[in-house]
Amino acid sequence: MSSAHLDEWQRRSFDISSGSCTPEQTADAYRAHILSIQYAWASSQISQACMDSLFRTYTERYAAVLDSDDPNTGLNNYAESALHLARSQRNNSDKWESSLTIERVLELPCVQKMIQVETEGGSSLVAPADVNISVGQDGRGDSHCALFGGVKPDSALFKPLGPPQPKLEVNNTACDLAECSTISSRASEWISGDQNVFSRHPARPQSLFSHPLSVPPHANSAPPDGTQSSNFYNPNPSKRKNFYNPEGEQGGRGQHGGQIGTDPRAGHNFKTAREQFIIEQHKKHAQQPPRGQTPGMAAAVKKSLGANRPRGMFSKFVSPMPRQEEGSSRENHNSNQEPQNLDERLKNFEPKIIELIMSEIMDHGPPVAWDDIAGLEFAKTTIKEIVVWPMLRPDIFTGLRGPPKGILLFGPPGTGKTLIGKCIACQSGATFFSISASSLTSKWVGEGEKMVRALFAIARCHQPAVIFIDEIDSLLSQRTDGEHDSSRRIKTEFLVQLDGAATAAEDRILVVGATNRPQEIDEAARRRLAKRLYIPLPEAAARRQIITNLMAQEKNQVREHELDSVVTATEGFSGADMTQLCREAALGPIRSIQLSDISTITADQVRPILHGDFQEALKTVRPSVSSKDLELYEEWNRTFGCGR
Ligand SMILES: Nc1ncnc2c1ncn2[C@@H]1O[C@H](COP(=O)(O)OP(=O)(O)OP(=O)(O)O)[C@@H](O)[C@H]1O
Ligand SMILES: [Mg+2]
Repeated sequence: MSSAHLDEWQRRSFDISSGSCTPEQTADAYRAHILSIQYAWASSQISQACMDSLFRTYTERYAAVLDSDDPNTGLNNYAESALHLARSQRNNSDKWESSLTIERVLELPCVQKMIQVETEGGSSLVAPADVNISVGQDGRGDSHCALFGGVKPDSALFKPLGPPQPKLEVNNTACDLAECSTISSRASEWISGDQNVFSRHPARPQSLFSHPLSVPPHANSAPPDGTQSSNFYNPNPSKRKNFYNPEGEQGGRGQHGGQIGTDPRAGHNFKTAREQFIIEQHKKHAQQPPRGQTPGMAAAVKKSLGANRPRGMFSKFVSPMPRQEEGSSRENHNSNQEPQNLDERLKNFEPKIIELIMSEIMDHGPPVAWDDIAGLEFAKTTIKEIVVWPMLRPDIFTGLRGPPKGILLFGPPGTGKTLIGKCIACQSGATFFSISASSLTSKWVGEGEKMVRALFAIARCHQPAVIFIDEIDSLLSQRTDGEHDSSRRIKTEFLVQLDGAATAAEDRILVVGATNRPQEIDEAARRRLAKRLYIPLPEAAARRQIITNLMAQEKNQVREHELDSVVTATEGFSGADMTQLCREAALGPIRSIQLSDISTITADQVRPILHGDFQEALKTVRPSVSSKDLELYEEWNRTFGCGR
């Protein structure tokens, strides 16, 4: 299977086993799984033996899910799916019309025979107010009715169809096999197509059209002749294995015996309307039916598993992305702006993912200059050295002078790490990809590693490129036994890409990670982020600069010596705390306005910000980083940091 199929397979496996999906979604995933195996076999991608083995493996593996008695976690939701199918999907063919009309029923030979008996005045076979169709060996009311999946059809369903209600006894003595077949054919067509039946009997179909898996065990008793029940409800998981084992099932019945219309007694030529439709489609497209499988069987399998119809999570899911055709037309439309989309190197990636990365991840924020970042001189110089200059003069920065492939900005929260990332985006001249690690791990579950691969591939097409990953700790945290497979895969893919295994030496792609939890980063990732820069709390000069920068845009009368006292009082504040302090102080003049004046006062009449406002603000704004936390950062910096 191709990697795309594998990913899909993994996603479905996750859906089935995670326990976080609804039973309907789990059932869908399971059915899709089975269909994939059959499809692979039918198109000769896998052998019969391989298919058998896969069926065995997956049936055993998911037996617990399938057989759970808990309606919330088990797959006891087939009735829901079948009803959904019956209600909302009339028939795939526009031309198809139900042949079950009153006239046609009356034309049936067995009905004719009974009407004849009635009119001849013979003893009536029927009680006028009751109708009971039973197809079985002896015509007893409790006989096994394969036609309806072991559930005896309810008379109420048939009442409105016939004029005076004749009792229709169909058994081996009353009508021959061909007649039974005709009736079952009509009934199956009815079941598969005519939703009017359900609209007339909204309360009834549950008992008739429950999927066999949802039929209670008592309704599934084996027929008296010992033939295997055509239902596959089985409370015993070990027996379920037999159901999926096609050995010994190769005659007229598929591996998924028990579907409506597959009863051998119905005759080999029996086809439901849906099967007929599929055959016509096959003919139309001049396609051979899958190897060793009659079209009827294929249809029966499809009907049983239902994986060919849009519903469940797939039908409800509305993709936020345009379809591939739309995407490609948009690509064509944008071809002047983004010719890279057509790059050979990207042809193996899903257009959806490429578009996501191009449209959502590439950053287009407000410009940030180096001077907007107060203090942090060492970090700024180092970053210029690593990022800006090599991007400008790649010819000089070669060999040993080559820039590192990854840098890590770490430090307490609110010290300007993200700000530096934005500044690199504006100042480096490189294509800038900004991605939050949490969006890789949560928003795109199952797509994460694909996204990572595509991200690096696109970056390679847009060189020089900087990939900025905020909160990188959540992406590259220590690998633990309990962690989820998908996050492990993302991490591994990321390390591979970061390592340069998939990146040529001359590629100019720099990964910049930012974190305030450096101790949580995996040691392998730590090694790959070779330049680890500590972004500390701002020193006095930096705090002063932050206040000056922010106050420059406001009317204020804070004198130099007053500013000094504020700077001294804010020892231990982060850049974000300083910003918060200034915002609080800026509210001081507004608070001094009388409430009655607030609606009439003009902007010019608002008094300037004073030192007193800062003093007031200092009473409420506190540093957000504790000295204990600070010690941890400094300790980590001494151990792993690259600062002086
Ligand atoms: N050195 C600085 N110079 C100017 N402003 C700063 C500085 N550091 C922080 N700030 C202010 O604090 C705000 C938050 O900074 P930023 O988002 O960069 O913090 P961070 O280090 O990424 O924090 P976190 O680790 O919580 O993500 C910035 O928008 C800016 O207003
Ligand atoms: Mg940040």
